[in-house]
Amino acid sequence: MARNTFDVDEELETPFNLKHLKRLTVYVRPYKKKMMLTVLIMLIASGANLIGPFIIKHAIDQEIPDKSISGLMLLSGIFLAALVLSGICMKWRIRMMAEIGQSIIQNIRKDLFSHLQSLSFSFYDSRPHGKILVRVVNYVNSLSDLLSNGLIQLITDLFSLAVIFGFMLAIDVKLTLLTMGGFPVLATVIFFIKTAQRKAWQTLSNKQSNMNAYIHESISGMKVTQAFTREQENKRIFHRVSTGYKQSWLKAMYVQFLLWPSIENISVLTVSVIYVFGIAWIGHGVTVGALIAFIGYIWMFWTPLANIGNFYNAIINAMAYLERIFEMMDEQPAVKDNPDGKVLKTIKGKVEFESVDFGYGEKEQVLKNIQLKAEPGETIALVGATGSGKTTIVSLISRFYDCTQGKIKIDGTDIQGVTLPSLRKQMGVMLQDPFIFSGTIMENIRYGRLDATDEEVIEAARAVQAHEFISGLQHGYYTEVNERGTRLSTGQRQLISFARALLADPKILILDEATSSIDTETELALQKGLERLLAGRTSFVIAHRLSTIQNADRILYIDDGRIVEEGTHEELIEKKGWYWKLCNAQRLPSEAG
Ligand SMILES: Nc1ncnc2c1ncn2[C@@H]1O[C@H](COP(=O)(O)OP(=O)(O)OP(=O)(O)O)[C@@H](O)[C@H]1O
Repeated sequence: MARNTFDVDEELETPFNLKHLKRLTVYVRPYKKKMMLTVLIMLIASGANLIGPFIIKHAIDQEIPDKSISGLMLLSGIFLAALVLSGICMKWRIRMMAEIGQSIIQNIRKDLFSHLQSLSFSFYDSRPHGKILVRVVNYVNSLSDLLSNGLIQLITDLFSLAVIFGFMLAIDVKLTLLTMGGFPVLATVIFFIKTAQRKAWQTLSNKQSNMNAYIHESISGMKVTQAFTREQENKRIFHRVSTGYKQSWLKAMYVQFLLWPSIENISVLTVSVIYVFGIAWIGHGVTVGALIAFIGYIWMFWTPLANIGNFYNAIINAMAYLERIFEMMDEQPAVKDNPDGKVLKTIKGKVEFESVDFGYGEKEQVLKNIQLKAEPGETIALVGATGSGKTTIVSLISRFYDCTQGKIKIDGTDIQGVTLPSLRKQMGVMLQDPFIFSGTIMENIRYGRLDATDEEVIEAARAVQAHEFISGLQHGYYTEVNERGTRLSTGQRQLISFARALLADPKILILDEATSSIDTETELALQKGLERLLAGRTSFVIAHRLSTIQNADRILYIDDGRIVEEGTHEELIEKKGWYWKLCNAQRLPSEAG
């Protein structure tokens, strides 16, 4: 399941089945009444349209031979009224369809978005975000026409076909039977085109997804691209990706447009045959007016048929999108609430790891037999080499991932047995990547506790030494920042997300490299405030800069997914083991003497 690159086509995990179409009706059902009303109006419109050839027949065969001007005037009047009625109905239909189509799309997108929010970290680890985006935006859009216009058009066309067929039968049975001879030819053509079309649209949706993923990745990494002058190489890659998209588009269009000319050709052929036989039969039960009206109906007959063919096309194309939309909706969160999970009551903050093993994939084991006990209010520091497993350990406490073996308990309760919101609400997590959302600084700090007052926000900012720099900004706390906080320095972003974690007033605080980009002076000031802030909270602090964790109650040294050393700063220095070596390595040459 190699998904995590822009140039690997996604594989569908479940083949398409008709249940997907059925499932779609859930979204259509709320608009049933409006749709039925529109169908009714469409039926009136198509009835009004279809009366035309019949009026012509009547005019040619009766009113003209009778030289009845008043009769002809009356027929013209009816004809005109029918056209006006049809025009009004069409206008109504366009308005209704736009409204229904967009409402359905909005509902599908709403469900997708809320489902996305329930999916675990592992889902986002394994997919380029551009590929997720394309499903929520483009694929859902492409269903719009099918769901609104397509369905109504189908019903109207079926009705038109029945009415036309009735008119044709009423005019001449023999000519009608002759016309139906085109059907088997059409069915054969559709059968052959169908499979090729489905495949072509699946490839197209893959290539579209790949292109989107590459564009998304390129925009996110634009600064690195420019810093390393990779523009030419990226242009080359983009050309390759977009050529793949273009080619698959052309192929899909080529296959799709095979159907329409086929229907056209069959209809022209049928009309020719009817002319030949019709003219031969004039005087033998067929009148000139009847032949002209009949030909009129044949042209009309193939139009709804072609529309139905197009609807069929649209379904086949939409299947390629539907499969992916429902695949994402069916994706089960790797971490989810236990059906009989209990609400975790207000905790004291005791955290225990009992023989915990964990791996991101099935094969690789990242954490091995982690045993750990943190008493309420204790500060535990985690140190160790890059990639040794520190972030992974703290990620398990919030259940961003579930451990593969062992148990993690908070106040003696297994965290897998409690509801996720009740667990996460009591944690303050500051991730390694301090993400800033678009909006004001005030909104960013308040992100995890919407009911916090402005004063509480400012107090949290003061505590983490962020108040000074925020006050210095043009609009203070109401300064607008961009997504990812591009207008702020990394250290400033860290301070804001630090304040955000604190404002939530958690019993357990997780700080992953919280101060790595903050200057030493601010950090020293922060340390003083921190001691007060960490009091009464169990905290897990990950830091590469050892000066920040020396006062921790306990320091754990992590190596290759194991806790290899544990103790206070003094105890570990005394021990002259891993931690001691790390401290020595961090000493400046002058200090080291
Ligand atoms: N989302 C992920 N999917 C797969 N493997 C991962 C993922 N995150 C981390 N790893 C792997 O797990 C191991 C431990 O990573 P982790 O981030 O816990 O290390 P760390 O000690 O926090 O490192 P650092 O000090 O660089 O932050 C690494 O080998 C890493 O490659």
